Amino acid sequence: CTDKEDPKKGKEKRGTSKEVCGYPLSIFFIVVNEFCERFSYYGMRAVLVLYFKYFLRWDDDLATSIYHTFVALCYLTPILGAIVADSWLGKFKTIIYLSIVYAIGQVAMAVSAIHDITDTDRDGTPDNMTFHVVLSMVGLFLIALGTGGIKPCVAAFGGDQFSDHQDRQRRTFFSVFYLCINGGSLLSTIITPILRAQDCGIHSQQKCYSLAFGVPAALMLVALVVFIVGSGMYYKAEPQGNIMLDVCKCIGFAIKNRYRHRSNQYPKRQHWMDWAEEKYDKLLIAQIKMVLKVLFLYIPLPMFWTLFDQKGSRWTLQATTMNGYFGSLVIQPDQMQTVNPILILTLVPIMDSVIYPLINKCGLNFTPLKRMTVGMLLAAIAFVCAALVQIEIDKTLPTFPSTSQSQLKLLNMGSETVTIKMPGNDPLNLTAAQASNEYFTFEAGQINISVGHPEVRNTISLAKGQRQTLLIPLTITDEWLMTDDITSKPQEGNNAIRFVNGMKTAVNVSIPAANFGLIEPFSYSNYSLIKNGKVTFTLWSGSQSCEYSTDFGFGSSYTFFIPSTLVFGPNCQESITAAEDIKPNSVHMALQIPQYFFITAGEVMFSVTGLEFSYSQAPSNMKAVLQAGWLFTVAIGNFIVLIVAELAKLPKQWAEYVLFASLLVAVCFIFSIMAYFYTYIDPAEIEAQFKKNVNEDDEDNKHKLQKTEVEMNKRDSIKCHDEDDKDKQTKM
Ligand SMILES: CC(C)C[C@H](N)C(=O)N1CCC[C@H]1C(=O)O
Repeated sequence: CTDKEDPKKGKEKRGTSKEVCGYPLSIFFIVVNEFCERFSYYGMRAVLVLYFKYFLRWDDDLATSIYHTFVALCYLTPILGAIVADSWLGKFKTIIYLSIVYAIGQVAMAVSAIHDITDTDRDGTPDNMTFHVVLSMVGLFLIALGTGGIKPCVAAFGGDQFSDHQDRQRRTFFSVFYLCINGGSLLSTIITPILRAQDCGIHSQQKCYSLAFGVPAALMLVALVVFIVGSGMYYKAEPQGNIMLDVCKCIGFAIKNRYRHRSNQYPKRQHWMDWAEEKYDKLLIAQIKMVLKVLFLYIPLPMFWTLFDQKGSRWTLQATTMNGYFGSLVIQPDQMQTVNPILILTLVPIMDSVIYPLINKCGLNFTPLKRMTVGMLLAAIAFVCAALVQIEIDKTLPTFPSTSQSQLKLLNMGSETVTIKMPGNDPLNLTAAQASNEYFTFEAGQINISVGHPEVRNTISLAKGQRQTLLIPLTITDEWLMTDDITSKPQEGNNAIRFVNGMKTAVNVSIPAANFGLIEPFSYSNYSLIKNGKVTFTLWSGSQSCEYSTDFGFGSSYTFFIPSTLVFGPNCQESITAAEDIKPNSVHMALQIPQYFFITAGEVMFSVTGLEFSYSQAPSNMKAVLQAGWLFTVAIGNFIVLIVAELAKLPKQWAEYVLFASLLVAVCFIFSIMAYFYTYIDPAEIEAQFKKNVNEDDEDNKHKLQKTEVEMNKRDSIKCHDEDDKDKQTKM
């Protein structure tokens, strides 16, 4: 608990909070509140798309667009919360009121997910979907208002608890604050999907979305209670009137006044805001200048979030083309995202207690803006890593036929070896029930194939741009059958499976999750998508059955062949053969860890620093507003992802990653130039100076002001006459 204080700074204590190791006790309640609130927000968000899809029965497009609109709204509403806090209610009351709105929203979501409410016929599905849709939309709107509205206030309110001399402690607070955000989000994104997977209900058991939303609602209530419990200890800065209105009027006046005095005869002023001096307080003008300077610096920042937010989209899609087996543990593609909060929990303490002090010891002045610049560069490196991983993945992907090509595989359904001759290829021997390992590629639309001895010749038509399998029958003089095979990797790490029945009787194939249906003799089933892991198929022919088990990885496609020689019994493991049409993903998901490491290290340098920077550089009456400005960069970043995803349709995914990395490096270069010209300020000191000057020169100022105003009016009236004359001249 040692503290090197700045002796020049005032040491008056803020609030009535006790101090522990130099930290006000009140911040304990604030960080616990943040932990619970982020648990509530991220927990609810983790199951939201699934709720839209499986409970409200929306299609993928509608579910995704409503989800993104909600997320964007959550980062736009901070502006509203900040204005209310800084201009009207103060941060404390704003947090309380908006937390209540937030908790009501979460409860509305939990209630909207109780299917029994409208399930009058008790069949397990809601009968009045409109009720559930309306209630959940109202709930989401209230949540967006609440979570966004309180977010800038809580961070700024936490910062307010420190006295001016506690810079170091305040910096640590922002790090702990960030740890709580990520601790809460990590826990909830693990817990709520588990809750959702439970079955619950009064009349019928369904997936328990009400519990998955109910627990976040409870956590929001806990957040509110914890915040209220700390009430007596907080330092509560009073709002100083309708500051945002004053700011807008002052900026408007400065612009108008500058325009009115655009002629060269008026002496230039140092800053365009100085043109408001005639009417507005110098302190307010100085405060607006501080805010504008920081907001200007924020212009390039959304680009960082544009890259950061692709963890949830592009990187998760990349993970679906990878192998998620970590020993006996299977990691699903979307679970890789939890690497980010896990790394935050380890990197924040390491940065704060090892890296930054070490850099300081080396005599380098690692200022906040330098940290943010390095953070952006690390994010760009993360995208270069993502591109390298993508190149590795691309190497393992099958080569699908171009639009002018056709690909053909062969499966011998007979019980004897056959020799197959195709144009441009060596003769191919296939033993009983064997399929060719690879697809053969042909440019021609028709090819002649001869099979067996004595040869049976056939001309077969191939479909352009397609993959097909030729099923060679038991008796080769019988009709030859062609199947249409899939020509892309199965989505989301699923496996595409089908069965070919070589028996003389129909066979039914099923697994608990899917039924392949009745497969007629010498025929094949449609593809079914199944998840990774061990699967046991049950085959039925009349009253006879047998079981066949196999393990699946991620993203493969198989054709299972049921031979004519199959003997039904408890086990048909040895008889069924599997043709691997598309290999399972082989590039391991662990290869994504470096890109997660770099983006998270970048986030720690960029976001934790940015949060503290936004607080420390904001005037006392606009702390929440600047926090909202910071969060606005996150919202814009989200929008850019949506736009770029539509526009930048590069043929190769790795090229898109490189494009994003290059864009961020370019933006980072611009930001570093802007940062070079930025001078750090101590708003408290500047404000104190102004107040002191105002008190001393109060009388004097009043006189000067009145005099200036009289002179201004005189000048204006002369100018008006001049302009009238000019007008007259041109008109004449
Ligand atoms: C996406 C993670 C669960 C959380 C992330 N590391 C994070 O802390 N944030 C992303 C946007 C800003 C910040 C937050 O406040 O949630």
